[in-house]
Amino acid sequence: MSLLAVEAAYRRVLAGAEPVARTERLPLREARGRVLADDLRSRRTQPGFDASAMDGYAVRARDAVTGAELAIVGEAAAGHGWAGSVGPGEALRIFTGAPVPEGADAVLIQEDTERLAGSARIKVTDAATAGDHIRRAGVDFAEGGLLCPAGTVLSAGAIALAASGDHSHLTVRARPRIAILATGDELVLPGEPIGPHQIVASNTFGLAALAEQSGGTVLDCGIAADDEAEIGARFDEALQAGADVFVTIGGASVGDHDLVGKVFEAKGVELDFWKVAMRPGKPFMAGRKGPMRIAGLPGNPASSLVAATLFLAPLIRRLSGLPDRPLYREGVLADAMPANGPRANFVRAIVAGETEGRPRLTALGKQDSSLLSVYARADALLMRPVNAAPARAGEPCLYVPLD
Ligand SMILES: Nc1nc2c(c(=O)[nH]1)N[C@H]1C(S)=C(S)[C@@H](COP(=O)(O)OP(=O)(O)OC[C@H]3O[C@@H](n4cnc5c(N)ncnc54)[C@H](O)[C@@H]3O)O[C@H]1N2
Ligand code: MOO
Repeated sequence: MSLLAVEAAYRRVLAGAEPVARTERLPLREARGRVLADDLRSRRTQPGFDASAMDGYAVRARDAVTGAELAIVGEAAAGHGWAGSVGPGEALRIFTGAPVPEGADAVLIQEDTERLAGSARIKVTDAATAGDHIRRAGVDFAEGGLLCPAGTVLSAGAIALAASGDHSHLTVRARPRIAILATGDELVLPGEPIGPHQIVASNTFGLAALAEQSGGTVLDCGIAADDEAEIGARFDEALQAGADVFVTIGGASVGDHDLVGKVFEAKGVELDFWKVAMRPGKPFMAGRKGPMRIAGLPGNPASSLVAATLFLAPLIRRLSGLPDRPLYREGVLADAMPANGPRANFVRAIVAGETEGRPRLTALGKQDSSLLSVYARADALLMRPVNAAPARAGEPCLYVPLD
């Protein structure tokens, strides 16, 4: 099988991927960052009454001319309206959020009045105009009106709006279920006893974080030995559990113990592609088995995280109903870069400072695909295109942010 270009692999992974159809109903406090499943309409009008926007006096604007004296007839505070009607020559003491009484058509802020000593009267020092400082009923939204369309990602503002529209719960898209299986006889979990030729399985944890950050929920399938029957059993379990994506780690290359491709074949997976023209992350597999998508990641830690960042995270975002992001952003090179070979090189890099408004990228020193100490320091993958000529410092480049 020949190597597929990164951009083509990205398009093929996303082709036909739709948000999962399942929904769930959540209390507002749990809805942050989730995607609204249906149009959200208001259950009330806001404000439900004409409300004062300031502390002062509710008046008839035609009476509240500069120099006029007005009699204070009562008081209205937020939550406590005043039942009467403001008549000629009268003013109602009013506070922010209180309902504007009948008869009044303006609120005079208290800074534009003088309280006359020893009497329940004020003098107007700056005239009012009709409509001043009144928030009309329904100025924010009306009962039955659209608050947020389906597909809205629930931000702090959207959640506050939903609360104001009197919704205690929201129907959101369910998170896609991402099953993650690590493979390899050499792997043990962090904290478990470890043999002399074993290593700690790290990839599951990084990938689970990435999957959750992208809107998914993780089904941890643990570690399978390099054994076709065992990998196959975990595959069946994931399918039965209704996984939307089955992610494998390791065993994706060509060695005698790289069994994942064989298991996929035996299970009738329709393989879309295997191997992408990129470094690290070349032995990436994509396919599907019925409703379950398959992402076979390479075992090397940086390889699995790079391939997952480029292909798996955008897929999970799409299945979650989150908006697509562009594959690359534009930056500039902080330093000269050597020529590149036939695989796009995703160089672990740091974004520091800007040149002419574009982020400046500095490649980190060591780039071996086993190095998590380097990967963890990086905040971007600087993309060196296939067969790129040497580049000078200050030249434009493309990169993928790591957040
Ligand atoms: N003859 C060839 N050999 C290799 C090729 C090739 O084209 N021809 N490709 C190389 C490339 S590129 C990569 S990337 C790796 C990927 O190999 P696999 O996906 O088969 O991964 P494994 O062999 O299972 O493991 C590689 C490496 O990663 C460690 N590993 C595996 N799983 C985990 C985990 N969950 N957490 C942490 N580390 C893990 C494993 O112990 C190995 O050290 O193949 C090259 N070989
Ligand atoms: O593609 Mo491998 O991921 O070069 O190390």
